[in-house]
Formats: sequence, C-alpha cells, structure tokens
Amino acid sequence: MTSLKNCPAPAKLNLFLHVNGRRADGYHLLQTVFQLIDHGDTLHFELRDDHQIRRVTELPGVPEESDLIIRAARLLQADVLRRTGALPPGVNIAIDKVLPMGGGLGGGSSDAATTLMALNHLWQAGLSKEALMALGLPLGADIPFFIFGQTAFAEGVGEAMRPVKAPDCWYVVIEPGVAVPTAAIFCSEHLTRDTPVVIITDFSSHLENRIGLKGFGKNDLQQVATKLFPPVAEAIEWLGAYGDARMTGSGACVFSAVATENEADAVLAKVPAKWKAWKAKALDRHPIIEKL
Ligand SMILES: C[C@](O)(CO)[C@H](O)COP(=O)(O)OP(=O)(O)OC[C@H]1O[C@@H](n2ccc(N)nc2=O)[C@H](O)[C@@H]1O
Ligand SMILES: Nc1ncnc2c1ncn2[C@@H]1O[C@H](COP(=O)(O)OP(=O)(O)OP(=O)(O)O)[C@@H](O)[C@H]1O
Repeated sequence: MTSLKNCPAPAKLNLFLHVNGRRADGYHLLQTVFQLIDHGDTLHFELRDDHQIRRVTELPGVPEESDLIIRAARLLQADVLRRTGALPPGVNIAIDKVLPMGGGLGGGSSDAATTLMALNHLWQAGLSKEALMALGLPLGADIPFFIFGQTAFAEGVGEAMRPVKAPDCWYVVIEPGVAVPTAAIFCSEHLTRDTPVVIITDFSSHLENRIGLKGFGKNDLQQVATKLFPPVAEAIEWLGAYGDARMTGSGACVFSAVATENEADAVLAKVPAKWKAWKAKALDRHPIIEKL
C-alpha cells in the first residue's frame, strides 16, 4: 500500500469538564467526558520515494514545521529508526481543514492522532495503541484520547480513560469567531480548581442517564473564557434559549444537545448570520477504525 486517502480526524466535545486540582508541574487534574462527533478534518497520505515528510496543503497561521501533523509524523519516523535502524519512506500529507483553531474541538490533536494511526499502518511500524498514545501525549493533551478511539470518561490530566456509552443524540455547535488560547485559560487567577471529584461506578448506564440531554456537570473553564472572550458568552446565551448550552474544552465553540436531526436543523435555521454553526451526530467510536 502506498497511499491512504480520506482519513477522518473528527472533533470532540467535552460534555462536561471539571477542574479538580493542580499538579506541582502546573498541569491541571480534570474529569471530563470526551464525546466523538461526526464532523472534522480529513487527511490524505501518499508515500514518497525519499525520506521527507511534507505537508502539501497551506494552513494559514501554522507554518509546516510547527504543524502538529508534521511533528507527529517526525516522532513516529524517529521511533521507527530507533527500533529498526532504518528510516521509513517519506510521505506527502494533505489536509482538508474544517475545524477552527482554538475552538476547543481538539482539531490539532485529532489531526496528529490520525497521522500517527495512519502512518503506523502505512509504514507497518507495528506500534500498539498504548505505545501510539504515549508517543502523542507530549504534543497535546487530547491526542491519547483520539487514539483511544472511543467516547470516554477521562481523569487525571486526561490520560486515564474508560469508554462510556453516551447518549445517541445530535449536537448543534456554534463557532463564535474567536480563537481561545488554552494556556491563558488554565493560567487565570480566576479559574476555580476545587470541583469535588465525581465517583462513577457504573459506566454502562449511569453516565448515559446522567449526562444526556439534561446536561450533567459544568465546564469549569467557561467562566474564565467568557470573561476574556465576550463573543463566547453571547453564543452561550443565544443557544441557551434552546437547551443546555455550554462551551467545549477551553473554548471558543459552544454546543447544545438535541434528540433528533430535525431539531438540530430547526435551531440552525435561526442562528444569527454572524456565526458559523453546524450539526453533528454523536459517535461511539473513531471513524478511522473502519479504514485501518
Ligand atoms: C482542556 C482540553 O481541551 C480538554 O479537552 C485539553 O486538555 C487541552 O488540550 P490541548 O489544547 O491539546 O492542550 P495542550 O497543548 O496539551 O496544553 C496547553 C496548555 O494547557 C494547560 N493544561 C492543559 C491540560 C491540562 N490537563 N492542564 C493544563 O494546565 C497547560 O498550561 C498547557 O501548557
Ligand atoms: N494541524 C493543526 N491544526 C490546528 N492547529 C494546529 C495544527 N498544528 C498546530 N496547530 C496549533 O495548535 C493551536 C491549537 O489548535 P487546536 O485546533 O488544536 O485548538 P483547540 O481546538 O482549542 O484544541 P483543544 O480542544 O485541544 O484545546 C493552533 O492555534 C495552532 O497554532
């Protein structure tokens, strides 16, 4: 096999995100549900005759050298070289970028995770899922989740994950048109870091019943992000008229769950023209699993 086309890099929504504490190294202890959704970027991989790793699509604001896709591919290339003593073939990577940057949808992390999974396959590198997750973690906190590949409850700094059966529903997502830098939200002196740890014992039905359309928990990063970025607050207020609306990750995107696609369409029809908005279906599993 010399190419892998149309590899999905889906977005995630944090259905809730509790900040329970802060480690000595500054990283925060979280509890969250990562929900995979059927909306995201698409990547295409084509092997080269040399050993170069190249991005063949322009991504405004992200130079090739700092792109998480390229950095992830280089990490795997170095790992293969270390283990086998030989460099794998080079690769051209194209991307159809759909997800907004600084959107809280995990776009960069998902792109990197898809790159690691696709190249592990194309290069026949043989890394286990756990090894790929560990390789990706230093590049982004959400990369292990996307490689884990299932809607999951996560704890710690996001590395301890258990699959959950989240509600089978649709989401309306609004992009408020601002990019939120994750580190600035976590650094804020106004961030509360003391939400009590939730103990969840039954992962099959308990979470499904509790997080569903009623909106379990809260997003502790929301208060800080809405103060710093008023368009996020405005989008939450607008969408809140149709259900429980909240921010995903560190923002900026805002979502609300609805039971059916028709309900999602009805809300979308009313979204003010100044915002980009779309619908997505809840997924249990990462769609790349069917391709590899
Ligand atoms: C908040 C989430 O969106 C939840 O899904 C993610 O955990 C953030 O993932 P990300 O954007 O990939 O973030 P990273 O690039 O890994 O980290 C950016 C910065 O966020 C802060 N950070 C991130 C994750 C975490 N558990 N504690 C933190 O304090 C750190 O200051 C870090 O330097
Ligand atoms: N392939 C990539 N796609 C998007 N952003 C990238 C990529 N490579 C590097 N970046 C950098 O990462 C930053 C964060 O982008 P990303 O889309 O992951 O944010 P996010 O959706 O807020 O993520 P999270 O939910 O993990 O906080 C961007 O501002 C950009 O500079």
